Amino acid sequence: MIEIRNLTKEYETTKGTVIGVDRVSLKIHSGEIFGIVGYSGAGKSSLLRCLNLLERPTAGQVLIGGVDLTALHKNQLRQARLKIGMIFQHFHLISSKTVYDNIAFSLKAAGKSKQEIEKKVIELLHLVGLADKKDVYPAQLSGGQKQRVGIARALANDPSVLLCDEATSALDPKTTKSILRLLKDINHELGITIVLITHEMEVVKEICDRMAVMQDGKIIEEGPVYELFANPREKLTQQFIESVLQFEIPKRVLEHRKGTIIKIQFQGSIAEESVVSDVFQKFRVQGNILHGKIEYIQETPLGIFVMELIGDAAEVRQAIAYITAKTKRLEVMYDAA
Ligand SMILES: Nc1ncnc2c1ncn2[C@@H]1O[C@H](COP(=O)(O)OP(=O)(O)OP(=O)(O)O)[C@@H](O)[C@H]1O
Repeated sequence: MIEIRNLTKEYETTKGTVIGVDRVSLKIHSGEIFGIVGYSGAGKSSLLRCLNLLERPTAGQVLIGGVDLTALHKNQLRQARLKIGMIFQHFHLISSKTVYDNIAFSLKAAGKSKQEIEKKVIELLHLVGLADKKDVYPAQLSGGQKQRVGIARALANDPSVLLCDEATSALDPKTTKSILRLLKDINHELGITIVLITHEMEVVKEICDRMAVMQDGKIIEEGPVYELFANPREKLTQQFIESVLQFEIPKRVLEHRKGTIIKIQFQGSIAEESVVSDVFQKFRVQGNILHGKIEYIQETPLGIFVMELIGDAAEVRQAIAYITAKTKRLEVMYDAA
């Protein structure tokens, strides 16, 4: 487990002290994929870089597997860092070294023998799907392939933790998906705890188990990803969620409606049930679907529908009561009655 205790990171600048991280406490469980989201300047990089002491916290502690990194001496810290891999937005590969040598680099630094290094590098190249690229230079690789090398390099010393600093932000959507898939597979197969920072909610939705939202150096909300998507408390979390679940119904469409307009949220298995079609059988109402979307978050559905219900006022009320009872999430956007 990673435990962050009351961590603060301040930067001294010519214009005074800037607070990057403000008294953050957080527990990240072993084997989970934990996402930290926030806008630019929220403090995500500062916090992530404090996890392997790339930045030394001004105050507070970072415990990994019960060991307080902030209390370690130089040599002990170097050893501990071998067990914390890191990947970066712009890959940070050594351009003058081949793919093989980029991955071998940290193994050499860890004092491994030539045979051990070769065995490990070949194994890692297979893991990240680059077995045929071992002798090429980074400039000859696509962004996605470079990040695969970055991942292989980060895994070279069998870390228990992998830190990902906006690892897919420089990649196109298709490549992003394949890198996220790879990270998820690595998490499953090797049991590595992954902590990632991102400003993209899609990334969190795709692979994270739990997440935290950062603003002004503080964690303002945290929890299981599905929970935060389904019931965001904070305004900023709602904004991030909307970036995934967003929809807009043109004003013109709404203006010409005769019926009552409702917004329904289906959570979990209820999204797979026939609540909407039941309504048309049970009550004398007609309905038009104005918007419908189901997102799968960690394979659990979260659906949002906007519907117009047309019919006798009493029937519409009963239909609304029925859907409310079933879904517990219904908002009347426009009441025709
Ligand atoms: N080396 C530094 N010196 C001075 N101020 C810094 C330094 N690094 C970060 N900061 C400040 O700390 C705050 C948090 O920055 P940080 O880079 O951690 O945020 P972020 O959420 O990762 O944003 P981004 O995604 O843009 O990198 C900002 O106000 C930033 O200006």
